[in-house]
Order: sequence, then C-alpha cells, then structure tokens
Amino acid sequence: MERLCIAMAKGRLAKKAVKLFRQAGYDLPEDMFDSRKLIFTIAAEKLEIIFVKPADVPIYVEYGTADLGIVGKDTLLEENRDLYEVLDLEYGACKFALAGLPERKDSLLERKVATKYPDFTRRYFRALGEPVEIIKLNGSIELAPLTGLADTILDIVETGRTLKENGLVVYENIRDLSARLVVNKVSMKTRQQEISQLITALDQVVNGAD
Ligand SMILES: Nc1ncnc2c1ncn2[C@@H]1O[C@H](COP(=O)(O)OP(=O)(O)OP(=O)(O)O)[C@@H](O)[C@H]1O
Ligand SMILES: O=P(O)(O)OC[C@H]1O[C@H](OP(=O)(O)OP(=O)(O)O)[C@H](O)[C@@H]1O
Repeated sequence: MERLCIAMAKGRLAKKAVKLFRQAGYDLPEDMFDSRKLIFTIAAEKLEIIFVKPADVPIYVEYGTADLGIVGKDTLLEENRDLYEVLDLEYGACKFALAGLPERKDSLLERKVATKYPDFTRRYFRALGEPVEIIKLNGSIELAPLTGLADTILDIVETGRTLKENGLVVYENIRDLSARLVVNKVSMKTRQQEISQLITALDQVVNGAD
C-alpha cells in the first residue's frame, strides 16, 4: 500500500504536531528536529511526513501532493484553498485582531491596514462594507503604526506581549485561531479507510476517548 503523505507546517506548529502523532500511537523517528531534512519516510507506519512553509501547506494538500496537512487556521483563511478541514487540533491557540496606537482608535477616517494576511483582510472589510487600503507586510507588523506606514494592523495576538511592548492596543478581536488537520478532497474518497483511522486516532488524543 502506498504511503499517506502528511504536510506539516514548519516552525511554531511542528513540534506539537509530531507529539500529537506520537500520542496517537504513531512511531515517529526521534531525530526529526535534529537536521535540515525535509522528508521523513516512516515505512512501518506507511507514512511520509514533509515539513513545509506554513503558507504552502494548503497548496500541497489542494494539489494532492500531500494527502493531509497540519496548519494554522489563519493560514487556511488566507489561502482559502479547496480542501477539507476535518479536525481542530486545539493547540497553537491565538487570535486575529485589529490593533494600533491607543490615541488613533476613534479617529480612523480612512484606514490603512498593514497585515501578513491581505486576502483575509480584504474579505473582512468588504463584508463590513468599509473601504480600506491594505498594505501587505511579511513580518514585524507592529512596526507599521509606529512608523506611520499604516494606522491599523490585522495580525496574530497570542499573549499580547508584542503589542504591549510596542505601545499598541487591540481595537477589535476578530476570531480565535488554532492548528487544524486538513485533507485533500480526492484522497478523502480514494483512501477513506486509512484517513478515517488517522483522524479517529488524533481525535481521541485531542478530545478524549469517545
Ligand atoms: N504568537 C504567534 N505568532 C504567530 N503565529 C502563531 C502564534 N501562536 C500560534 N501561532 C500559529 O503558528 C503559525 C506560525 O508559525 P511560524 O511563526 O512558525 O510561521 P511564520 O513565521 O508565520 O511563517 P513563515 O516562516 O512562512 O514566515 C501561525 O500560522 C499560527 O497559526
Ligand atoms: O501576542 P504575542 O504572544 O506577542 O504574539 C504575537 C506576535 O507573534 C507573531 O510574530 P512572529 O513572532 O511570528 O514574528 P514576525 O513579526 O516576524 O511575524 C505575531 O505576528 C505577533 O507579532
């Protein structure tokens, strides 16, 4: 039988993803984070795990190069790809929020919004019927209101420390985010049994025995 390929987001979400699979009974190699290796073949478990940039996980899964993926809901909302989101893994918890300088909060006539998530931001403000200019940045988003590049940011807030240490405040909490398990639509049909088994095993770790 062919191996199931799982695309895991590199970085913040990766270690816990591997831990979850181990808790679910999958025997994964010990050295997964000791090298720059990107592909791990686990023959005994009929699995292949690939480590992918977070924003690329939904792409690998939509194209079917990976059958499954683990990635943040923020990335899924931004990429808006054609795939199934099957399980909330309930870690990597954070929020999407609008934030900026405290004194600007009530004086925003024409909003300039800096974000790493331009597509989500466009849809969010379009649904509100609020015209905004969106400026796509790649990191250190909190710099935008401090430097005058934008007056508002739409970014991830976890502990709130980055905002606080830069003198910014939350204007509005938009939604909760966490890591999700996603599945390719064709794989879900053609490899239904193996994928269901895997979902059930992870579900039991996350939500307890049923
Ligand atoms: N405090 C946080 N800041 C950013 N992301 C967080 C935080 N807490 C949890 N997350 C989750 O972790 C993911 C980001 O992981 P990571 O920081 O490794 O990637 P990244 O730096 O955004 O990606 P890239 O390497 O492509 O720039 C987010 O997509 C989100 O789901
Ligand atoms: O509420 P906190 O716990 O402070 O976490 C939120 C911060 O973490 C993320 O940045 P990241 O560390 O990914 O760096 P980046 O600016 O390079 O995106 C996010 O963009 C915020 O800046």
